[in-house]
Amino acid sequence: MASTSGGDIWSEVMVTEEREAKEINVVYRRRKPANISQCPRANALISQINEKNPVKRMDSWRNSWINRSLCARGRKSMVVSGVANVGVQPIREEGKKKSRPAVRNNKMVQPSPDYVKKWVSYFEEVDAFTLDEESASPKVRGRWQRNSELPQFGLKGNGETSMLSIVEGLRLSWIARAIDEIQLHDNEAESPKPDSCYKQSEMPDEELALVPVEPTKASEINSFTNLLKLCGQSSPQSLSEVISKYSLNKNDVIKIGEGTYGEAFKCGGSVLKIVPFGGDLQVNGEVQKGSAELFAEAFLSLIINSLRGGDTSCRNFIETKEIRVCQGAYNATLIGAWEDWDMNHVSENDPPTAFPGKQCYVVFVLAHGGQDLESFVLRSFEEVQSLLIQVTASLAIAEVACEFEHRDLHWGNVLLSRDETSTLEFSLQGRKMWAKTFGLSVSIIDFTLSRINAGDTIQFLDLSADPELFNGPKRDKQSETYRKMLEVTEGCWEGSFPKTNVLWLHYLVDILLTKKSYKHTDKDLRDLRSLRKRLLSYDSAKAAVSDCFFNELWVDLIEGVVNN
Ligand SMILES: Nc1ncnc2c1ncn2[C@@H]1O[C@H](COP(=O)(O)OP(=O)(O)OP(=O)(O)O)[C@@H](O)[C@H]1O
Repeated sequence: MASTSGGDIWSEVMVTEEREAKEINVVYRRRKPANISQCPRANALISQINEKNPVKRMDSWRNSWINRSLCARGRKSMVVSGVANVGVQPIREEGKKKSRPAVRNNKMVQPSPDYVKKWVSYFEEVDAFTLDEESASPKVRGRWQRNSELPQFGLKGNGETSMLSIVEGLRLSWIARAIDEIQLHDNEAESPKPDSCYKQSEMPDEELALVPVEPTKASEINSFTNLLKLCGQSSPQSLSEVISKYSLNKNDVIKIGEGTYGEAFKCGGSVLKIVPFGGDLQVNGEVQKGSAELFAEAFLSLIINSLRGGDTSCRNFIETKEIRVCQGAYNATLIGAWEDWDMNHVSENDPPTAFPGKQCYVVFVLAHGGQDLESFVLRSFEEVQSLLIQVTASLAIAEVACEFEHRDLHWGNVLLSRDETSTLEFSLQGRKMWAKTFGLSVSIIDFTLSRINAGDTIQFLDLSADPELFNGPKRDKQSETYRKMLEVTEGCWEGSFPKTNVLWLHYLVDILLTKKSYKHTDKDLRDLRSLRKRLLSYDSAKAAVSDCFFNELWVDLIEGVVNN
């Protein structure tokens, strides 16, 4: 029988959570909020916003505030795509070159003190939730940050909860071992030996000959070594080696997407997202990411990946099968696939032919998640419900597990496919729930802007470093969502603000109301509009998942039989 009290069951979970909070904190230790009076900038902003809008009190949104210094690199602009009305499937613009982002400037930027204030007043002019334009994926570039410099793991000897403990808590023994090794390495008095820094000979990719080179900077070598260890490698591989592991047939390698940094190729049944790093060559007008940034991104992906199993059973974050460090020029197979895509779609990215033999990459080997929401043709309102319950429940679980905030959940980062399954299991702190899926499978990708709390380490990206991110067009729903995030976080991107997940849920509901078509009744749209309104009152996905919109989507499973 279908549960008519899904919200009640989740409420029970919340009660259980409170009871167990102490134990949980042992593993996922929250940082203690600093005294707010120590944060004059925050106080000024809060007063300003509360004065202007007494209903929407900022202090009720704030979960924690952590003093930090603002320092980051320049960033680049986003691209705006066309408009589509409700009832009309959006048509992708093909064969047209989109605007290229500005060249990233790689110097440290100190935002002006009035920076956040300026944007708070900017978006207050806009009714953020009655928007009729949509932008494409922003071309965000920034520095991955931790609350301490990489690589300081501080795992042993101080008795504190650590990155290792959260990893152990998540039962990631192999990552735990890698982190352990890294820590041992970091504890050595001398810099690590440069045996993991390689230079490729000028031979073709198939004939890689990696030879050690002298380190240029000890910290770079350290990060590079840590990245290798995280990937379980002692030296980089060639791209060909990774490709041949996933497909023996060259025709089976097809480019399926591109981002600011990553090129995504379908390879057999998997997806290889290839991100160059550490080189001098500018890629798509950008300075390449460094080893530390890729380490952080890889680490975050692995932590999120771990939520798929164990106690959390949350399968909506894309599966990361493995992560490899590679070196060498692009091989002929990849170049061929890249050119085929370019012929059909006109790539915004630079051709990968210019990469030198010594170029390094991180290759994220991912499950194939399907088509993005932007291009996927939804058939029914049931699929809309399925999409929303899956995204909301998985964000709720990740919030509880590691204070996860995606921070960039636009319709290009929600992948959809169909399968034969009718339910999906979710588990929050040991309580199992099943949601009706109506055969729709949802995968959340791209954790570039995401934030997690991994014990004594907070991984986040300082979005304040990219003023362009908040400078998108007025009445553009995606741009407004970044500005709303700024309002919620007050520019403190290190802090925990699960409300940002709700902002993206609100964005998704808006997209489903204004940009997508599917079979629906008047009541369906009324229900969706009501959900959109109610979402504004939630402070987290965990709170939103109890919304009555989802009640009839939870099912009771008795001995594996769905009774609804
Ligand atoms: N696992 C996957 N399954 C199917 N398609 C994928 C997968 N991963 C990535 N893609 C495709 O590749 C595109 C680029 O991937 P992604 O957004 O992760 O790259 P990125 O470089 O991080 O992008 P951004 O510019 O947003 O930072 C996606 O929009 C999607 O179309």
